[in-house]
Amino acid sequence: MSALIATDLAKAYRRYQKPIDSLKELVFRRQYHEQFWALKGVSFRCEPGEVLGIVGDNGAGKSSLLKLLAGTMQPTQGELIVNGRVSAILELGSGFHPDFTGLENIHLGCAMLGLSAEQIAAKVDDIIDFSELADFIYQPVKTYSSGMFVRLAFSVVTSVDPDILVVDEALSVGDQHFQKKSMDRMMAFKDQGKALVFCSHSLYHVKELCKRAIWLDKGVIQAQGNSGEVIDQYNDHVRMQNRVSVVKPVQSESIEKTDKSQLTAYLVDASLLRVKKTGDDVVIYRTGDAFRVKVMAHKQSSLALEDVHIGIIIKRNDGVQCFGVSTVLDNVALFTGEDKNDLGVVYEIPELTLLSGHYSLEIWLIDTTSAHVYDSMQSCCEFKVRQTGTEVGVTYLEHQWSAPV
Ligand SMILES: Nc1ncnc2c1ncn2[C@@H]1O[C@H](COP(=O)(O)OP(=O)(O)OP(=O)(O)O)[C@@H](O)[C@H]1O
Repeated sequence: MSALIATDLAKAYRRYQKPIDSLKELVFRRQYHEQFWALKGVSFRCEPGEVLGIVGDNGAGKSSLLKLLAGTMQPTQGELIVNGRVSAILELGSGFHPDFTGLENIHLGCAMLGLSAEQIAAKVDDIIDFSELADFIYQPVKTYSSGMFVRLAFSVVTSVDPDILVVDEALSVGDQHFQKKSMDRMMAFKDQGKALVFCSHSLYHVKELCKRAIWLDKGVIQAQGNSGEVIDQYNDHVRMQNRVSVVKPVQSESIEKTDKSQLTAYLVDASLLRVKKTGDDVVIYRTGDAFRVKVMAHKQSSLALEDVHIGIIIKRNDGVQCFGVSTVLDNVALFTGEDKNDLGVVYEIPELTLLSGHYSLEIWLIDTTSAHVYDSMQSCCEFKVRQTGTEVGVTYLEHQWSAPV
């Protein structure tokens, strides 16, 4: 039996232009708000013993979804089936009364989570121990630092033996020692067959901790499934948003000309070779696959073959130049076809060591000095790479570990 089954969940908020508008709505019984859908058509399942990650940009709807799962907010549409007791750490200190001491808040929090007075009494010492708040437990929580808040909140919600634990970013606030301790407790929950929903901006943690993940974008699910694949897709999107605009080098002849035959030399075509067909609109390689591109060009007969070269740059979608090389640098001549002015070359990387990302090629038709550009193609031969491991960076570098001497 699934721990959580969400079917077509949707949440709409009322948005008012001015705070007074909500009052005017009450008094004049007219609508002064716009309806804003923070979540739409969200469907997924979370199984016992599974850690489900939630990622997305600011405002994507993550907190709204967690509040629905925690039961602190009701969906506007759709159905949510929750099999078991849910315990959640949402916004910092939510559910705590600022004027009450830590100890009073433990009683309040546990009671709200459905524990009887006897059950609370049996757990209080463990909760205080785990929180490591010692004598601070007798101080009002409004005097607590954010780290102390999280320690108390985490200790309370995990002490009630929930079947489903919902954890928002909160843990990033505690110190390293407590982060490790709470992470261990979460993993122990998972091992006991409990379900965990973990929302974080730390994609590394989501990839490492979660078996499955959901990427929310503007309130809808953009991708869900294996966490590695979902995070790779989300990373492609993040890099696209962060890309820097790159200034193009000055070219001596306008390549925007539609009539390329006027150019001394021009690129005819560039295509990725021997790629397996995928359902995706962009070709996908695995790290380590062979990579081949065929580039065709044409030159005027007045131009010597030795004075035409091809340069290729592999670029990630955030503008990072991953690798660039040219036939000039490698001292390779272009190949000619039946017509001696038809030129071509196949660029081959036997093992593509790039890590997950969304890439494209820049192809340059240049002279022997590499300074003169006859023609170029920007952002062509788009492709994606998916890695199997969780290494970070742009490319896989062969390496080894050994004992220090
Ligand atoms: N009470 C509310 N009234 C109106 N709009 C709201 C309300 N709460 C959230 N929203 C809007 O709903 C959208 C989703 O918000 P939500 O807080 O769920 O996103 P989020 O993914 O958690 O963002 P963040 O990562 O910044 O915390 C945002 O556009 C937000 O402005």
